Amino acid sequence: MPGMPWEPSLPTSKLGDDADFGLLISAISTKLINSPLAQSHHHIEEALALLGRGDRKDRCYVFRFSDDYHTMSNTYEWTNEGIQGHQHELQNIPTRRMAYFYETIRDQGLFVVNNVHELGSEAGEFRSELVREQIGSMMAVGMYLEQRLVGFVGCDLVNRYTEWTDWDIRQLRLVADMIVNTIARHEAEQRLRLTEQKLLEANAKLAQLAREDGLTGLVNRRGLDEALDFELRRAIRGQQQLALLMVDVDFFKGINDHYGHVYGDEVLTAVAAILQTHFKRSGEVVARFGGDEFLVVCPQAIPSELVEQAEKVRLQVQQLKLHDTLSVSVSMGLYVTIPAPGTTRDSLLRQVDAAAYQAKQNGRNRLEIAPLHIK
Ligand SMILES: Nc1nc2c(ncn2[C@@H]2O[C@H](COP(=O)(O)OP(=O)(O)OP(=O)(O)O)[C@@H](O)[C@H]2O)c(=O)[nH]1
Repeated sequence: MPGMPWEPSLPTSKLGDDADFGLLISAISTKLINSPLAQSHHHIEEALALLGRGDRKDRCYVFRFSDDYHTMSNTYEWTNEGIQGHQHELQNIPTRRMAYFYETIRDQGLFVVNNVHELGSEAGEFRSELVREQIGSMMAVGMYLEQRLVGFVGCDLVNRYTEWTDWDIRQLRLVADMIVNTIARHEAEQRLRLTEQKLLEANAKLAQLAREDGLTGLVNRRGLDEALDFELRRAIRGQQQLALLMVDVDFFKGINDHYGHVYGDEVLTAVAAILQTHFKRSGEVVARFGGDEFLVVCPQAIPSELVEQAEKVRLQVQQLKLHDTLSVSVSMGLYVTIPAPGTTRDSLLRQVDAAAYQAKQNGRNRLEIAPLHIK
């Protein structure tokens, strides 16, 4: 893995126009330092524009290496007026095609060409590429993140030539440092956002699982309690009818004993599915109350319709054909009320449970309606 080949200290040779240099670096630094994530792309391109402004360069660009260093891609580009850009063509370029350039930047962190025609045959395809882009002079410096080479920042002169100085190299290294820091900061921000997003999704999933019955996928007892409390408060506030339907599989223990728990589970899943097809109006909640008991909460219910629906459920359960000799039925209790202030969840449950118990007592495979409160 290529690391930093030079000491991070700056060259000490006499530099060019120090004031201009300082202004440029401070302008680029100001642009990048507070650049928000959404504008980072734009700001990095602006930084490249500042680097090349005043005809000092014709093209300035950033390349990133793939993690395995097999390819490199031009991720940002600025071009001087009238100069053709090449960013779109320079994506996923195999580094072995540009071996001469890649090995130099990897080993030295710097690649300087004052005159493309001075490049020898060892430059191979890299030289042809410079000629194709009509580059006269070019220079690139490595970009490092935590001592690891991740790309480079470079600049070209098109159809003209220069003798690059220490000053130019120093400038480009500073700009490369600022750009790579900006990229790193934004990548860290993006990772953080992604992690936060995943965490929120995982929490939402956990919250959902905590309210879901694993076998039937229905709301479980915990979810039911929450939903029932919510609907009870609403019914009290609005003085609206609230109905509860309890559904209990008949002789379920016998089903388990004779056909095994797998069939028992299938019966529970099938009854749950039937209930879900009949009670899916907004606000209606079908829950597994426990064992072989289900509870349906129906806000703003119309009792006659509920009785009709319950009867359909009863008949459909009876028609279940899960095994040649297995017949299934359910006993149901219905309780409809306009809850008075102070009514509790438990008192509602006692009423509907009593109705379901009555259905068992009266022969099973039937619906009993809690006598009080029904309209
Ligand atoms: N297969 C299966 N059985 C369960 C599950 N949860 C509870 N049971 C069984 O359900 C049975 C409930 O039986 P009981 O409460 O005696 O009710 P029953 O046999 O239906 O009798 P009645 O309600 O009076 O008709 C018990 O044997 C529990 O072991 C489950 O998730 N899967």
